[in-house]
Order: sequence, then C-alpha cells, then structure tokens
Amino acid sequence: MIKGKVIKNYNGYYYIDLDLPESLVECRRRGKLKQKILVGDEVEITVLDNHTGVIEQLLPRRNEIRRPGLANIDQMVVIMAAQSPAPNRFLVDKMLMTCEYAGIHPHLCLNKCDLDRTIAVAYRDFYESCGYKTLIVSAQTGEGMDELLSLLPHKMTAFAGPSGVGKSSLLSRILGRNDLTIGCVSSKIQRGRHTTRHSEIMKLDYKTYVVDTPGFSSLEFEHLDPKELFCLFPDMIPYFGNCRFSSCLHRTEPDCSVTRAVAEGKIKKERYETYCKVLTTILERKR
Ligand SMILES: Nc1nc2c(ncn2[C@@H]2O[C@H](COP(=O)(O)OP(=O)(O)OP(=O)(O)O)[C@@H](O)[C@H]2O)c(=O)[nH]1
Ligand SMILES: [Zn+2]
Repeated sequence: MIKGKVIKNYNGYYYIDLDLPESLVECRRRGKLKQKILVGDEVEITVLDNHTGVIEQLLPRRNEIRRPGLANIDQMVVIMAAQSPAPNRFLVDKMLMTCEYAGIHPHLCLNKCDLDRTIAVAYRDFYESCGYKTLIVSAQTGEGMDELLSLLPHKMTAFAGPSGVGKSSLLSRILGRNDLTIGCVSSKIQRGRHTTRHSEIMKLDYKTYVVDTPGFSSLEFEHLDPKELFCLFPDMIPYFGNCRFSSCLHRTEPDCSVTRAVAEGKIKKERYETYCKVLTTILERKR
C-alpha cells in the first residue's frame, strides 16, 4: 500500500496525491471503510493501474474543520482587508478563536494595504502584540507577497476571511507564481458567488498545499464549556489560574487575576471585551 493525501472529493471519487511526479490517483473507497473521508486526509491506497486505485485505510487526523470539511490543516491565514470591507476586530478575534479551538495555528493577513496603510499597521501592531504573526499585503500591487509565500513551504495552508477581502486575488497571485504539478487550475477559484463550493487543495510544490475555505466563518461557541473559553485566548492564558475562586469566569468575581491584568494593561481591553461578549452568549444559550 502507498500513502497519499486526499486533495479533492468529487462525485464519490477521491483524488489522491502521492507526492511523486505525475502521481494523481483517482480512487474509490473500500466498502468496509466506514469513516468519513475529508479533503486533506492522509490515506493508504492500493494502486490498480496507472491512475486509479482504492482507499484502504484512513490515517489519524491532526485536526479538522466542519464547514467546509477539511482535515490536517497546518496553518490558517485569516485574511481581512484594510478597507472595503472595513476590518472588524470582533470578527478577527472570533476567527482566531475558531482556529485555536480546532487546534490550527492561525496567522493574520491584512490585504488591500494600498487602500489604507494606517489601519493595516494598527491591526498588525495590535495582533502582533497578542502573539499572532500579522502580514500586510496587497494582492493588487504585490506588496508583502514574498513574506506570505515564505510561510507556505512544506505545509498545508488554508485561507479564510469574509467575502470581498481578496482571498481569490491572493490565491491567484500565489498560484500564478508557481507551477502547479497537478491538474488544478487557478480559474477554479474564480467561481461565482452562488455556485456550490467544494474544497479543493492546490499543490504548489513538494508537500506544499494551499486551500481556500469558502464558508469558513467563526464557530458558534454555544457548545463550549464557559470555563474552556479562556484557552482560546493565548495572550490571556499567562494571567489565568490565580483567581480566588476556582470557578471564576473573570467578570465580576472578587480577587480575579484576569481582571487585575486587564486593569494593569497586561491584557488588552479589546481582547478581554471579546472574551466577555462571547462568554455572555454562551451563558445565555445554556439557560
Ligand atoms: N485595492 C485593492 N483591491 C483588491 C485587492 N485585493 C483584491 N481586491 C479587489 O477586491 C475585490 C474582491 O476580491 P476577491 O479576490 O474576489 O475577494 P474574495 O475574498 O475572494 O471574495 P469572495 O469570493 O466573495 O469570498 C475585487 O474587486 C478585487 O479586485 C488589493 O490588494 N487592493
Ligand atoms: Zn478570574
């Protein structure tokens, strides 16, 4: 059996990249294999002839997201625009939290810096000080593209962001700079707004993949235990654990190490506000 990666799932066929030259194999799955297979999954296959085969086994997943279904994402680039549409800190926070929840390492990318550099720099300074790598780019002028490209080798990188921020434009630039070794063309990412979108991984180079995540938005956090919410804010974690009450949710409780850190400016007020806002939603839904 040979190991490969599912890069596309279409009409019951799985397209497996074996990471060899010219090695895209069209596979069916073995009937007894009951688990759902996602794009991004690592599998073991039997090759039947030149380019067809059978998936025999699903290998363990490192992480997964549901909408769209994708597995084994090494990093997520959360894209916002510096302008049109205007960025929104609460939305950025929620997307970062969604990545943290899924166990995916996020970076932030401010596109359209040609339209408003001041906003882009303000976002970068803010999120870099929260510990997130933040890039300033322009798909239009090409500024910052080298730094973005330097993040990609030997990883599977997913791109997410609200509509209109320039995901397709950035991906086209990324793909245009590289030879695609398998039959995926960049026109595939220029689909219309209302067509059915399925995730398809595009291969840039050896072990280097990019994937758009249409429909990936922030998680609804209603199923999260209120006590776990804190773990989704890596910048706040160092101040956690010294509260008087072990049940502390860090709002109005006395002698709380988190609210103290906010008052001392060690935790950013805006991040703490996101925490409180999401916590309120979780608590209301639990009622
Ligand atoms: N000024 C400027 N415009 C840009 C830039 N990147 C993208 N745009 C424009 O922004 C608009 C939206 O870009 P898309 O690449 O379609 O955005 P998207 O995020 O893929 O949008 P959806 O397909 O709706 O998810 C287009 O008109 C692009 O030409 C940029 O860096 N600067
Ligand atoms: Zn507390």
